[in-house]
Amino acid sequence: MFKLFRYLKAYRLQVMLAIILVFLQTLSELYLPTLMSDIVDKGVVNGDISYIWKIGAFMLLVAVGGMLCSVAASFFTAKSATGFGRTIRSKVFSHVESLSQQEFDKIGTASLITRTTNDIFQVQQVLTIMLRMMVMAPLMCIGGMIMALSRDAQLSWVFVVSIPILILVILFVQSRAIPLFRKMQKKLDALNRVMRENLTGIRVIRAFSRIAFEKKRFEQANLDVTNTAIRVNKIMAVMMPAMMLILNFSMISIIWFGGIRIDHGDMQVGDLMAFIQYATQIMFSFVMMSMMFILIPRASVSATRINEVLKIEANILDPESPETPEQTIRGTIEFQNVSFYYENAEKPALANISFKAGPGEVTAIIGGTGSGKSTLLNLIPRFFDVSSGRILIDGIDVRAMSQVELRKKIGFVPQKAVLFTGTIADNIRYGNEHADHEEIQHAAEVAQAASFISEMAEGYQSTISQGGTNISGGQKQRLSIARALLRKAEFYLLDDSFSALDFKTDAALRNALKTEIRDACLLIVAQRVSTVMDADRIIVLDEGEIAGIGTHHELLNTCQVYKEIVSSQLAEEEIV
Ligand SMILES: Nc1ncnc2c1ncn2[C@@H]1O[C@H](COP(=O)(O)OP(=O)(O)OP(=O)(O)O)[C@@H](O)[C@H]1O
Repeated sequence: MFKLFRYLKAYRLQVMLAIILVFLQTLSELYLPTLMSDIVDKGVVNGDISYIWKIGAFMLLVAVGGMLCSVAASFFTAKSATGFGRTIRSKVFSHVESLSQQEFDKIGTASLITRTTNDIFQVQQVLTIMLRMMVMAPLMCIGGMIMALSRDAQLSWVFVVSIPILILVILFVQSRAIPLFRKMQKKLDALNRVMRENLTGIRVIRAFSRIAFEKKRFEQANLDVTNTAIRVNKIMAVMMPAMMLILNFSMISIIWFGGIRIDHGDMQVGDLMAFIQYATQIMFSFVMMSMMFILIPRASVSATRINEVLKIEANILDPESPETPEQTIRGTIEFQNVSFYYENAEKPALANISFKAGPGEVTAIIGGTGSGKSTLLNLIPRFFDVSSGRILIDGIDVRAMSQVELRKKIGFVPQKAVLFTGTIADNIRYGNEHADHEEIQHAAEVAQAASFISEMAEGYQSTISQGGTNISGGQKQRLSIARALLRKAEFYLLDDSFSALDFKTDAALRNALKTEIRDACLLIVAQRVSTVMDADRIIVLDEGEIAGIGTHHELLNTCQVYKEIVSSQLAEEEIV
């Protein structure tokens, strides 16, 4: 957990102020019983009213001062702890943003969400408590002991018995509770996972009438969290009464033996009253320390989980001195013997892929499901890095360019259209934040989206709901194409982006694209032969390897895999 405290640096001043204020508050609390004892022994016993008024007023002053320190300390601890939480959340968020898909998958989305929210909140909460107790508990314990000893050394043997018992109780509770805290965070991860899957897959769940099953799955995860929380709380619930019992027994012993000592004239009443208060403070300081001993390991479970995320090193990095392609070469891409393995995969997803494409050319990639089409496209913007071979963009290895520069050249349309909450115009503008309304409209027209947008009540200002659930799959695809077009990129990578379009729209879109992006290099992944037939070059993938490259006609004569795909989709008379 202490590793995370480096993020507290920015709040140094607030932390220092909080510590000083808690220190002053504790001193005031330690001083009050002495003043009270003086009032009793010197004022009440001697009947000195003016002394009682004087010390009483002073006590009030000390108490008010302590209270003000406490309020101000709360303010500064809250300020630094919430700021600390905010800083870590941003750090984790921006770190996760820099990770590649493979690193992202190591932890999983659900766990990443728990770590960024709940775990950080746990650490933040403990910091709030720690900033107060870290100073108050030891100071109160040591100060209280000194003060108690100064009042009556002989009565202090009560502590020799009660404190070791207290420590044993704390150790017992700690040994039981900490493993459960660890379990608790894991169970929360599981609950989040079920929740996420249910929310994103709600339509599938309904379509397959799996609501009862999913309910049961959620109930199970929910019950798991509840049961663990109950077990933790049961243990924690034992702690307080056990401590109070020890405290009360100590008080009885102090009053009992103190009474005997007063009876023998070895101690004054005021001293006994002060002693009782110091004993209470000492015991409470142990309660505070025990809370810290429980909360710190609990937070350190969360801190470890946060550090695990921060520790993952992004393996897709910018080179130290990035190269920029010459302005004269634009829109050329070359795969040189590229192979790629997913982590822990035995077989390569792509093997020995070589091809070249230039500006103004349309390269289509076709193949069965799982043949590596999406993987091939994903290697270009460096969502993954090649395992061997090279990908050259305008003559430069993609790994030698800065990621921002590389991605600026690319208009990417993912297989699963992703839209963000906001208006249609906002979503298209995502491709180029400086685009004006005319450009947005033009991109939508080319992407064959303009007609359905104009039919919507508020046109370009219509709101897209979270995840784009209020428009159809084909409409989503067209909007994501419009978004990519707005980039005016050198390369357009369209991953199965026509799959949800009807044949007429598909053809119209391809025609419009041809004229719109005349100088760009277009790579289209498609399942339909009709989509790829007109391409300058068709790459046929089969189990990660190139089964054939050529035009439609060339491949019909040379590539068996292509012929099979074609004959499965087109009628005899269409195959020309
Ligand atoms: N993140 C991943 N981790 C491990 N293996 C993966 C991952 N993504 C894809 N694969 C595997 O790599 C191979 C190629 O996948 P890819 O998604 O590139 O195929 P595809 O041709 O685009 O398929 P589809 O047409 O169904 O989209 C498949 O065998 C797939 O199981």
